[in-house]
Amino acid sequence: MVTHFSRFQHLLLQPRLLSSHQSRALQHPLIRTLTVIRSVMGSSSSSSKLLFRQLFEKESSTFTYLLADVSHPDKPALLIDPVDKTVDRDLKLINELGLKLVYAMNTHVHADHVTGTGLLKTKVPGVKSVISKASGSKADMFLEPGDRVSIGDIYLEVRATPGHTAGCVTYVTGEEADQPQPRMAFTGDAVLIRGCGRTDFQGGSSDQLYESVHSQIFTLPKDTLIYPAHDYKGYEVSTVGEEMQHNPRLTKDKETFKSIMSNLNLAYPKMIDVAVPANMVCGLQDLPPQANL
Ligand SMILES: N[C@@H](CCC(=O)N[C@@H](CSS)C(=O)NCC(=O)O)C(=O)O
Ligand SMILES: [Fe+2]
Repeated sequence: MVTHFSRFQHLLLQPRLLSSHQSRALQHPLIRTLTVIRSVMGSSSSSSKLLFRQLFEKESSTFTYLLADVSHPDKPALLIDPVDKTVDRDLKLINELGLKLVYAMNTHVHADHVTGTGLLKTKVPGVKSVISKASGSKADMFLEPGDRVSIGDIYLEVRATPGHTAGCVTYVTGEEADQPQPRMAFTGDAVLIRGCGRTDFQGGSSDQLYESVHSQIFTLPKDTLIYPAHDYKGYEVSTVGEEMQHNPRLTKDKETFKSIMSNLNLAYPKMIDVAVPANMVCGLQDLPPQANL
């Protein structure tokens, strides 16, 4: 029986490369059993490592993401796009779960809310603020395309996705089998679910955003989960394949996309004049540790 399986075993290691003939071969009941065993093993080895929470700040409709490697003795954790107003909620959760916050990261210099990274640094000694070098913002760590940010055995890879702002990046979980599967892409405001970030300030460019999304995000496996920085429509998560098929802006050709983006006629974010200068110094970057705020 083992010999019988061995003809197909390589298919189980490369599930995204299947032809229709190979897919049919995997429908054999014995093969299906093996597939299930592999996926159970795969999910227990990868997802049991990762603790993941999606958190929401309702005034700015911002998502904050908490990721931790709970298989590591320290349970190291990071936050993506924390908001100043919800820092205490986030820290309560981190403490309740016994995690050690290591990184407070941003996908870009936000225009609609003040980042929580500065406050987090004052409340949790040792936390490092992280942003792209291209953002021009102040922080403890500056990222460039291809860099990796690790917590325990889990890592995020940095992809440059400018266009909404000049320094926007997308953080993507690793592709190896020991990393969480399916992959997860934290797209900031580059891709929103069924939408995308505006391109009319902070060095925005619709031409550049289109190129960024098509070269850096839509080239990821179709089952990659999309977790954006905002949602205004009641969505929580999408996939690369779903957005490639149904995104009303990004499915168009580039010229149509540019025309859509130059006719959005959106009001400027209410907090832009406060948020951008504050976020250029990572919120409250220079406050001393554990200041009484
Ligand atoms: N009404 C909000 C701001 C809404 C807004 O402009 N959102 C940005 C992302 S935050 S920089 C955006 O890119 N929106 C795209 C869209 O299609 O809505 C406020 O006043 O704060
Ligand atoms: Fe933004």
